[in-house]
Amino acid sequence: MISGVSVAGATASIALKLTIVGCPAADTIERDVREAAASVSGISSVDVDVSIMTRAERDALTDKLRGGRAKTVQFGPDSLTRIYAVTSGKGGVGKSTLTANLGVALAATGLRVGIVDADVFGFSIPGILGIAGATPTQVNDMILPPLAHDVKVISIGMFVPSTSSGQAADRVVSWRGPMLHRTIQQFLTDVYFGDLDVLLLDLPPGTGDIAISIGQLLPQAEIIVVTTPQPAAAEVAERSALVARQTGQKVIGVIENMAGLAQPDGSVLDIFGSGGGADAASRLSTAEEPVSVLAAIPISIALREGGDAGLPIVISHPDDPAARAISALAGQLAVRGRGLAGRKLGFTVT
Ligand SMILES: Nc1ncnc2c1ncn2[C@@H]1O[C@H](COP(=O)(O)OP(=O)(O)OP(=O)(O)O)[C@@H](O)[C@H]1O
Repeated sequence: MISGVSVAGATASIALKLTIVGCPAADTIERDVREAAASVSGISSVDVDVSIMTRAERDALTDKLRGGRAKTVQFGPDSLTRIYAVTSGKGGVGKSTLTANLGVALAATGLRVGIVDADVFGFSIPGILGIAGATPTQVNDMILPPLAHDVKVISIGMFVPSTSSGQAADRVVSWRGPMLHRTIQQFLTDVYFGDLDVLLLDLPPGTGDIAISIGQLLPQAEIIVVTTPQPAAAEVAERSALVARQTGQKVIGVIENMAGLAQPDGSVLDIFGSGGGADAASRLSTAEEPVSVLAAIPISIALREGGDAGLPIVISHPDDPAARAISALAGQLAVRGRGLAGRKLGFTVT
């Protein structure tokens, strides 16, 4: 996007080409360019000349970003990106809160991370990451996702028309199977994620259409199930994992969220009971596919407040017990290799 840089004395002149007229990120990009140029030693003033790319320049940009690859679903069988689909049996168990914080914690370890918020009825990832209202930039037929804490984020909520109050309209409720499938397919095809180390998918709770679409579009996705410690919640969570398994995906583990609340006297109050995560994991385990409890995340007021304020606690309160548990989980996932599911092995049978 930088078409020219010249320096005369202590003044840097920079020609910046935005992709489209009315680019939603124009101010941010111009400010970032100014700051970057001003940080160079010897530069005391910066002139930025902002113009708009021509059609040919836009085409060249999208070709370059696509790296010569045909327009197709990214993260195909040969992709090295590890894909974790986070699911739950029912809503409100903290799936989105954990996915968002996990993404930020993974990015903080230096990995390239993307999040697809596919929770149609409860899309909340942008709000939790502090980018509510952010819209992706469209360049030709390529969609550039907003960035939050170094995580590329795309959400169904970014494409739903807003009401006058700024809330996403209830139109989304009418989206059923084929429409949802096309939307997820479009996210995976048109959104420019670049080379990612990890892609997290926030699935809607339950055993719905999206889970089945993900099974078809991303058979190598591995499933992480979130449940509260309550036995009844764990049973429902188990069902959503079983649907994912029926579509050929591997269930790798369970996160028990809203585990015991630490009391000032050092004791732990199990508001939602205990043991649900371990129960779900043991019932989902098979001889070929052992499922473990990946993490137990305690109830945390800071985690809830961070979600409301758009400040992930893995950054704002890294010492909070919930933040520590999420970061430890990120550390575990960061070193896992990409499984062989869906990947072509380089030999043939003769
Ligand atoms: N460990 C926790 N301690 C305290 N509050 C939590 C915890 N985890 C999540 N919450 C809070 O619980 C509420 C529900 O969380 P969240 O929206 O992430 O759930 P969800 O499973 O994604 O729900 P849905 O799928 O219906 O969107 C939020 O207010 C969130 O801040």
